[in-house]
Amino acid sequence: MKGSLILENGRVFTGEMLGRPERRYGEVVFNTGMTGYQEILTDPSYAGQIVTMTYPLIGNYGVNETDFESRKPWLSGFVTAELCDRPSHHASRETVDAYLRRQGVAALTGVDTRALVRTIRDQGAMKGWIVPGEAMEAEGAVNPKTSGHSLAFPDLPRDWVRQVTVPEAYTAAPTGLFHVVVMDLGAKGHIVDSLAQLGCRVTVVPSFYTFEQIAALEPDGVVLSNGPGDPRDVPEVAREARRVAERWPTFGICLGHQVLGLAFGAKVEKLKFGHRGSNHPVKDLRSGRVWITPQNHGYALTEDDWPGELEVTHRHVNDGTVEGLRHRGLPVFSVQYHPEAHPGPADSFYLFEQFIALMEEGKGVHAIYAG
Ligand SMILES: NC(=O)CC[C@H](N)C(=O)O
Repeated sequence: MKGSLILENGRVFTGEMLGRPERRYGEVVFNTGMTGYQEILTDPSYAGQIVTMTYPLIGNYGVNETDFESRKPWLSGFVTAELCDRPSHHASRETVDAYLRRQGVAALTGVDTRALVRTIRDQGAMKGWIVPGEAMEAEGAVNPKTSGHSLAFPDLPRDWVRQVTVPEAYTAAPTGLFHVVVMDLGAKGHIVDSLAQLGCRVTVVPSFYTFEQIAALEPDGVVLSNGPGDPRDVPEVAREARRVAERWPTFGICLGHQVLGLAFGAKVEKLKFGHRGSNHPVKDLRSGRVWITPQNHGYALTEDDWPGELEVTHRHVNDGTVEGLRHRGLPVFSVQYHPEAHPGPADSFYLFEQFIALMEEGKGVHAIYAG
């Protein structure tokens, strides 16, 4: 069956409809990773988005039981040039197509993804529909008569974090030297796994938890996780995050980094087409070292009116945007990229160790941790 992606600017890309053959709506973004599609499919940060893969061959190692970042996909659609229907890997359990069909995600394959990505790069991320059937390209705008689809392009919901967070707190790792509370704004499973691997006891709490509820858990440190949407849509999280950061060692990742910045008075902007891929170069401004990092974000903190309490510690090498910060007086730091490295290189795993060192100082013990 044919299917089409209809962009807000009127451009139409036709391909073969796979996954769940139903209409889906979302912000159309692209990811440049060559591998890691299973993590991308299940990373809650992509909630409500239609993700296009720039690497042409996707799905060749199938879907396995270990690469999931959460219990289900949260994205609305998945677009590829070629989606492999005969995966070859000992751990593969099913094809991407079968997985997406089962999970209700619309997919398009056989799409000219280079032309699609050029459109997004030139004109910026925009909204789009995946629809079953062949749509005709209209000039300048989507014309319901010629396309056969009467489509509106409404604003996307602003409560994504509330939709993806856990309904109640749970113990993710029962024993360990340090007790870390992860505020789940849409957390990837590998963040929790990384903390557990380094010997932390981990409790995951919902995004709407207050400072008092977190204090009752007596943490040694708090992680503010990644997550979907615009960080300005969760002011209540920023409010609690500030109180948390003033009390315990705090580590922010991606959305958690943006929220932490907002909490201390920094401003946020939407990037033209975001950073999504497995090899974004980031410079550590103190050491001068460049790390290759996995990224997935559409917003970034800006340096306009940058608060004096915070220091910019990392910058993106390609466009100079803020990629990391630390608080000048508190054991608090954050990065815009993904130290848990799924998918992507493990260059930045040391940041988890840095966080543990801060908790060690906070506890006043010289702890020995595993890993
Ligand atoms: N991965 C993330 O946490 C993404 C943060 C935010 N939703 C953004 O797009 O910028």
